[in-house]
Amino acid sequence: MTESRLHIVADRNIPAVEETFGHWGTVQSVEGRSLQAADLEDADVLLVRSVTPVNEQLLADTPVRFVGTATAGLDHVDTAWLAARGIAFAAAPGANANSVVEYVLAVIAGVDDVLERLLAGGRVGIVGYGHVGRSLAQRLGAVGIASLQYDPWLDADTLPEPAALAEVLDCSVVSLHTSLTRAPPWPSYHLLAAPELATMDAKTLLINASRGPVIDNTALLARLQQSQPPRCALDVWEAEPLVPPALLAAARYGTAHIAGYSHDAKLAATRMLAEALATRFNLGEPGAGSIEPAASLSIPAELAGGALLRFLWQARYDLAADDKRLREAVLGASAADAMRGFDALRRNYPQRRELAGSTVLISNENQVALAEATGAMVERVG
Ligand SMILES: NC(=O)c1ccc[n+]([C@@H]2O[C@H](COP(=O)([O-])OP(=O)(O)OC[C@H]3O[C@@H](n4cnc5c(N)ncnc54)[C@H](O)[C@@H]3O)[C@@H](O)[C@H]2O)c1
Ligand SMILES: O=C(O)[C@H](O)[C@H](O)COP(=O)(O)O
Repeated sequence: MTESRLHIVADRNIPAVEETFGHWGTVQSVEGRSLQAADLEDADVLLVRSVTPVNEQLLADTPVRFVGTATAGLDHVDTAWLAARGIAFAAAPGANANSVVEYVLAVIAGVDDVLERLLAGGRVGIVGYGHVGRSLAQRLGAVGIASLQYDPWLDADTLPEPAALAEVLDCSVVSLHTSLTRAPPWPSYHLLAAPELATMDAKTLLINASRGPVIDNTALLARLQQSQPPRCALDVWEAEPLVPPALLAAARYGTAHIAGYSHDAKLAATRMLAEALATRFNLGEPGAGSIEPAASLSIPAELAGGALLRFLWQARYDLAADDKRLREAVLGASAADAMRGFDALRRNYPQRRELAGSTVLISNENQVALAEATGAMVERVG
């Protein structure tokens, strides 16, 4: 494979592909959800998102020699088949972990007095201690919020506070961050079904930003229609792009699988794939797909404690706006329009920047320690 001959087929929802990969050949943008083998007749490289199943059926009769997925999740990729065929593969582990964490923090800040209860000694139960789960535990711990973790695939001594699933589900906030697997002995498919959901009540805030099928959505809707239902924030749905209207109506927050969609995360994923391709085929440096620093954020001087944390966790990410857009697209729409609306929200997602690593302007010295604990970079002013 030489630079001048690369034909790169990429999901049009992966940003900065032309700038980053364009000098290695031609870039063709395609609709990922409807991609077929016929679209890949001349392709050397395929870049996908989670909506494209990558398997023998798609690739067997194509010349594709490298597949990159701009995602953390791999459940749409038959990695064993790719390896057996000698097709190189790369993903973007961790690229969007921070973005997902900031979605979770915005949920916590947005639901009732959950944040205050956590600061007063409540705990967050984290299910799945990979890139997102680890980052969430670290970000919570930095501001004084305790977490328990359940991840039976890992050695317990690699978890800060390992716990049984039942203990984790008993926390006031339960946040799901498992990969989607049906593999024994610990499949995450339908990890939360009727028996587990029955242990939760109105004191629980249940957050799913992992994969829809980790919760049995039929059982969840049934639980939400019973007394004392848990409060729910759902970013992922069992049969995307289908979002069951009744489930969305019953959720405190519902979003279109965009927890990982910060601008920072998307560009980081593109960069990771370009570096993997360059390494695999000795191509030299990727093109510049640089990211501008986010605009600085001024912090009102009177805020302290939970109010300051809530301000910071909501300042960069408008969760309520994402929730409103999904309800407008789904509730009252035909199923076909609702599914088109779901994909359109993801395709036209507004630019969102992350708090961690961005600059906050502070005039009140008493705010500095907590602001720094959120991962923001403090610039003293005034
Ligand atoms: N909503 C979004 O936009 C978004 C963005 C990024 C990632 N994700 C999804 O979030 C999940 C976590 O992402 P990540 O980057 O941390 O992935 P990761 O692969 O780094 O971590 C996943 C963890 O889940 C654990 N796990 C698997 N089965 C489990 C089970 N039955 N019980 C408990 N833990 C289990 C694994 O051992 C692993 O440590 C993935 O499903 C990913 O697809 C969603
Ligand atoms: O696994 C992930 O990384 C995310 O769920 C993924 O980024 C979701 O977005 P999609 O790839 O479907 O656009």
